Amino acid sequence: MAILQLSNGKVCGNSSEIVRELALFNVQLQHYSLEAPQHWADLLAEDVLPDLEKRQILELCDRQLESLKQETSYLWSDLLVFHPGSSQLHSISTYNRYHTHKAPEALYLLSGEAIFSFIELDGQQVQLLVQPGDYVQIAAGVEHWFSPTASLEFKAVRYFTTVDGWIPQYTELGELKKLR
Ligand SMILES: CSCCC(=O)/C(O)=C/O
Ligand SMILES: [Fe+2]
Ligand code: NI
Repeated sequence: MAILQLSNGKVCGNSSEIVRELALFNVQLQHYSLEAPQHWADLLAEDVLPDLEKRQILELCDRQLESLKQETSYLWSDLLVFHPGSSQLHSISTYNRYHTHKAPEALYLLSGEAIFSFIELDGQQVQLLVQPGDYVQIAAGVEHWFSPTASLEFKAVRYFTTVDGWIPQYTELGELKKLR
């Protein structure tokens, strides 16, 4: 289950308190446990997944997260597979700077863990550790960054409501960090 570090440094593990805090940032957090087939754990433990298995994972998530389809009119989804040494890690520098998106960002964490940070207009920042089963939906325009943890290990499904997906619009904080 997710863990939230508040701007005062307090660490919160109580899911209803976390949901309340995140709502102030226009971020929704839900938790869905999938009824996974026997070999599912083995699949999610693999560092590299052939395209067929990737499609099977996305299809299973689509089938079981049907309620998400009602909540968000998402058009398509992709599967992120990060692990130490993966070439995908290069893309992290695109997202670990404050940015927004013109469309909602919805991510379902399948395995491993990752961190989001959200910032409020008054500068209050929180960090959210997401773990398997956590589903985060960030409203369009919400300033955030995203990063794997030191484990560099996670698999997640991203749900897109627009054809071009989540183009990061760097915000002043994001730009400042890029210039360093
Ligand atoms: C390369 S991890 C993908 C994360 C992402 O797309 C994003 O916008 C995080 O905020
Ligand atoms: Fe993002
Ligand atoms: Ni993103």
